[in-house]
Order: sequence, then structure tokens, then C-alpha cells
Amino acid sequence: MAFLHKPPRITPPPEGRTGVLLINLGTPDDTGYFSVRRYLSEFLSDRRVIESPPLIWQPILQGIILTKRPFASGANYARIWHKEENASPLRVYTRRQAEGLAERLKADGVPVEWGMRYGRPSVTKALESLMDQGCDRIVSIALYPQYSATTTATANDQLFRALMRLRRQPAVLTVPSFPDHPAFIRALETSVQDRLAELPFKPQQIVASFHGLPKTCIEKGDTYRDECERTIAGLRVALGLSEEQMPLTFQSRFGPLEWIQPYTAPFVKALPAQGITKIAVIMPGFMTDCIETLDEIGNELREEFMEAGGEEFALVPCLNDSKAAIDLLEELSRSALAGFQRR
Ligand SMILES: C=CC1=C(C)c2cc3[nH]c(cc4nc(cc5[nH]c(cc1n2)c(C)c5CCC(=O)O)C(CCC(=O)O)=C4C)c(C)c3C=C
Ligand SMILES: [Fe+2]
Ligand SMILES: [Fe+2]
Repeated sequence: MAFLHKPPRITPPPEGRTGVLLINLGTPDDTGYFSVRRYLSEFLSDRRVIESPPLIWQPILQGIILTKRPFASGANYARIWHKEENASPLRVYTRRQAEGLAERLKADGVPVEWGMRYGRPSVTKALESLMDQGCDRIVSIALYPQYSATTTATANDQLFRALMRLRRQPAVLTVPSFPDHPAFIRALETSVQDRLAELPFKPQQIVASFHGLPKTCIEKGDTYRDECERTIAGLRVALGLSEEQMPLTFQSRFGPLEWIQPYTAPFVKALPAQGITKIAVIMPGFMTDCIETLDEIGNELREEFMEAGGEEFALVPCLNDSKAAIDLLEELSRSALAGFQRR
């Protein structure tokens, strides 16, 4: 095997430095067919995400799904593209989270970089940049509050894949998921209260919609669903809401398998018939807004709810680069650094 990383440009100080790496999912570079295809191909070829044998899955993916879906997805991305920065919202907010955290840790001499599991900027580049800044210890935070093999584990895999190519490896601490960390619940609570304060109506329900997962993942031991329940239990207590006032649902179903239920869209479409015509939707499985929150929920679900007789529909934005989000990242970083950094 070739060991790729060159010796760091900066000779690490004898006492070494510790850096923080944020890893998120990844997103297309632009809304065109080829960018979206490249992104979806890398994402959906990950065997942590689709476990079917490649001999069966790859012809379906490359031959059927990737000939059509990039057109539809590209059009959806175009609807939610971040105009000022001409970039995908997921990339814009992930970068801003890293910048916000870097600002907080600057005085401690702890650099922060960010990388994507799929696409750019790569985890390898982020890791190399930290090493070039003299880091021989790295705290890595996968930006998923609830653990899943399809997200957290594959983010860690990608980091360790990069480490496999290094002769001189840094020590790495991967931060555990944080579904009911007090700072996470506090950040969600703040996001709901801020949003409710600006709404011209009072929602009868705040529907909590998490990204879904094939049921088989849970049956095989993925803790994702339990962790979503922990998040929502914590948030209900914080806001003083009952299960009826803040129900839990799962969105973004993909493929023919059964996914964990209840599914968000049928659940929400059935509400007006029960007299619930004013709702807000919160998506506490996403640290940043993205196509799944802004388009699938903000555009598609809104339309479906209104067509079913809904009157008012509001989105609670994801934590994005809010102060509470940076507080959370700072707390996660500092408690990891406390046990890991040299004294
Ligand atoms: C089998 C397929 C999928 C699994 C399992 C899955 C799990 C999973 N995903 C997220 C977070 C995000 N997913 C996003 C997009 C997205 N997800 C899938 C499929 C699976 N996800 C697809 C096909 C897509 C792309 C949709 C499209 O454009 O066609 C995103 C948004 C990315 C963006 O660029 O905005 C996020 C975030 C979680 C948390 C999760 C498991 C818990
Ligand atoms: Fe997904
Ligand atoms: Fe979706």
C-alpha cells in the first residue's frame, strides 16, 4: 500500500496539538445532472447505506436509478439552492458551523476543519489540513444527533479509511451520538420557541419528522429509532408537550423496502380530516437544512397538507449556524477535548 500523506508542512510542536473534525453527509456541487449523478452514485454505492450485494444492486443503481433520478433531484435542489453562496444549503451551513466552532476554540489553539462523507470537501483533505496545522490528536464529530450505521458509522469508516493511508497516524477520538444531550435539547427548544414567537398562528400540533431508515436496519441492531425516541422525549419535556401535541414520524423513504413508521406524509395528510389544520414541523434528525427538510417537507409536504385541507403550515428551521448550534458543538468538543488533550 502507498502511504499518501506527506510529512506535515509545519513540524508539530513537541507537545502536539488537538484539532476538531466535523463530518457531514455530503451534497452535490451543483444542480446539474452529472454532479447530482456523481453524488448519488457515491452515496448509494456505500454498502453501509444499501446492503444488497453489488452484483445485484449496481446494475439497478447505475442502469435504472441513476439515469432518471438525477434530473428530478437536480430540479429539487435548484428550488432550495442557497442563492447568495451558490451552493447547497447542507454545504453552506456545515461550513458555517465549522467556522463558528473554530471561532470559539481559537483562543485554545484548537483548529477546526470540516469534511463530507460523500463528495467535497473530502474527509481526507480535512484530515490533512489538521495534520498540516500540527495536530497529532483529532476529535471527530459526525453531525448526526442520532446514531445509525448508515450515517455515523460510515462517516467514521471514511475517517479511518483515510488514516489507513498514513504512515504517521494521529490519535482519534470519535464523539458518540448525542440524541438527548442537554445542549442539543436546549438548542431544539430554542429553535421551536424562536419560530413560534414569529408565527402569526398557534400550531395545534408540532410534528417531529426524522429521516427514515429501512426496518431491517433496526432489526439487525441499529439504535437509530431508540435514539430518535430519546430526542423527542427530551424535547417534549423541555417544551411541556404531550405525545399528541408533538408526534414522532419518519420521512424520506427510498426504495421498495418497508421503512420505520409512521411515515410523515400520510400522517400529515390525514390531520385536516381530524380537525388539525394548523401545524408546524420540526426535523431534529438533521443538524442543517438540506433537500430533505427544505424541499421534501418545506415544499412537497406543505403542498400535500394544504391540498388535504390544511390551513397553516410552518417549518422550524434546523439548528444550522444558530448560536445554540455552535454552543452544542462547543460543548461536545470541549468535553471530548477534556479527556483527550494533553494537559
Ligand atoms: C437507503 C437509502 C437511504 C438511507 C438508509 C438513508 C439514511 C439517512 N440519511 C440521512 C440524512 C440525509 N439524507 C439525505 C438525502 C438522501 N438520502 C437518501 C437515501 C437514504 N438515506 C437519498 C437517496 C437522498 C438524496 C435525495 C435525492 O436528492 O434524491 C440528506 C440531504 C442531502 C442534501 O444534499 O441535501 C440528508 C441530510 C440520515 C440522517 C439517515 C439515517 C438515519
Ligand atoms: Fe438519507
Ligand atoms: Fe427526500
